[in-house]
Amino acid sequence: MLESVLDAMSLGAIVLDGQRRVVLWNRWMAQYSGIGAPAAHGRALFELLPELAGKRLEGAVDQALRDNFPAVLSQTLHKAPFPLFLHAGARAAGERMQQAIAVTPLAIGGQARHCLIQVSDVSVAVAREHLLREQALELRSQTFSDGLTGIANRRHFDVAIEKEMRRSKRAGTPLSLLMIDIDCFKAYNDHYGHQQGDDCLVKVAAALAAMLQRPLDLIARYGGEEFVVVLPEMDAAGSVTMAEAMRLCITELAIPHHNAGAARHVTVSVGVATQSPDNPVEHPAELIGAADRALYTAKRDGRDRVVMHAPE
Ligand SMILES: Nc1nc2c(ncn2[C@@H]2O[C@H](COP(=O)(O)OP(=O)(O)OP(=O)(O)O)[C@@H](O)[C@H]2O)c(=O)[nH]1
Repeated sequence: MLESVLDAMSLGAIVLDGQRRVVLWNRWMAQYSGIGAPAAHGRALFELLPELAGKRLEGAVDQALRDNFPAVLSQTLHKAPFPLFLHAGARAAGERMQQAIAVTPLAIGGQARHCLIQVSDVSVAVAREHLLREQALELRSQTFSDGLTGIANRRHFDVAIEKEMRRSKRAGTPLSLLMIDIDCFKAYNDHYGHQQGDDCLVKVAAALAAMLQRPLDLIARYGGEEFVVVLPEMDAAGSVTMAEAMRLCITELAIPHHNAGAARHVTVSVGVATQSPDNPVEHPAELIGAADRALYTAKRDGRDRVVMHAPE
């Protein structure tokens, strides 16, 4: 009955005697290793499977037989010690079953200590864990990116600006902020439709994002047709040059816009504010407010232009 139970188990069971010879090799082991019980019985395990010699499993077996210590092999360090394959295709491709292994000393009356090696298939659990990790990464990236344009979203910006302002204060370096707003976008939507409005937002976002060169520069969608750019270590003069280049880049996209006033294509207005090391601001809201006021001035003065915030 015991043998039937061992053969019915969906788990590998190997028993070794004091000489490390196989005295039990259940059906599960035969099925996935391709080595039948008759071929295994009586053989020293580390001769039967020489690739296991000198590895962690051999140490665990010796520890069990000699010192009476059980061991569990870490799944992350020892993913697939035994050459076990779930099916012929996996064997041909060399894809081993992922294994969890436990080695337990066995006291057998009147004989040298034996040990039991239990092998379980954790392939499904490992695959599920891998999938969950990928999904978590995907969710994390969705949490911080804008669904339409794929650039960073407002939440991402809020975190980044806090961090960059602190960093710039610590390092005594400047930090600039650009607020960029598409001109007459309501009229664009009204004339071309919301779908084409969305396409326009995607194109403008991609063009602006492509202009950023340094790893810490960040562009985010701040609101509907408004974008914000964080430029660490960039002073006022540099940020105005950058803002001007971005404005020009959108003009050069030449996206037709027949209701945009004088221009016959999509344009943007840009407000710029800089935190300089000798005049740091207390809170991100102050820098954002300054860039926003400059943007308002740019709109008021006729749009399609860059305005630098003038300190009061
Ligand atoms: N297609 C589309 N339109 C949007 C989206 N978000 C905001 N908008 C539109 O953007 C327009 C913004 O209009 P306003 O704030 O009046 O500004 P404006 O027409 O651009 O005028 P100025 O900024 O003064 O040049 C509104 O009509 C919004 O419906 C979006 O995700 N997709």
